[in-house]
Amino acid sequence: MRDLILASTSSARRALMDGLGLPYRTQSPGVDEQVSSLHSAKEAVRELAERKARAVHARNPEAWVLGADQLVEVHGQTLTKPEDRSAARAQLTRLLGQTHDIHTGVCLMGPGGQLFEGLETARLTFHAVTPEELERYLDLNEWEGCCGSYRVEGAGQALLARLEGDRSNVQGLPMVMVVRLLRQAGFTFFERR
Ligand SMILES: Nc1nc2c(ncn2[C@H]2C[C@H](O)[C@@H](COP(=O)(O)OP(=O)(O)OP(=O)(O)O)O2)c(=O)[nH]1
Repeated sequence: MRDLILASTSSARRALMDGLGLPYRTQSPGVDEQVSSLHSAKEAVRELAERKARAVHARNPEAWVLGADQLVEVHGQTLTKPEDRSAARAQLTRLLGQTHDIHTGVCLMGPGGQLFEGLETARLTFHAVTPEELERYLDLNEWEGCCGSYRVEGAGQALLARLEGDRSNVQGLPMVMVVRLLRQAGFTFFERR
């Protein structure tokens, strides 16, 4: 059986991989996530997904390693995970009543250094809500650890007026693409263990 490693500390990514049912283990990528400011959001997530996969693969050369990275892009500005409630308020204030994109880069690296990679974008439109409602949402702390300061599978879906694309992409892994990359790499599914 193939040794598959999810190069991630993200509980959201683990939850999505758990749903797929393939045996896997996780390792923290432990990489510097700084990228050139000249990079577009799409270039940044592709580069960081590969950087994470390569870092874990270097420690596990016989394994298959899946890395991912995600950014929010709104009116040309890039948003990542907020550091505190104030940063989360500022992020959501930019997103409410607007349309934004979530870009996720995914990189699958094999034992021989084979690379299978992709980029997926989802487009979301949020309702404009009152500052009081925003504060009530912030009280739920769904902003913690989430790029864009909301959880699409949680109460945050009440902010969502429109979603185009793979909903799982918003959570952290575009599973339609992840399955495509795994199948391209020769993974089989529903094996009896
Ligand atoms: N549960 C949930 N998490 C979300 C949602 N939107 C974004 N996220 C999380 C998934 C990722 O953990 C995080 C995206 O940030 P990164 O791509 O930098 O990943 P992170 O540093 O969390 O983990 P990793 O680099 O994979 O160890 O935001 C959402 O709607 N629901």
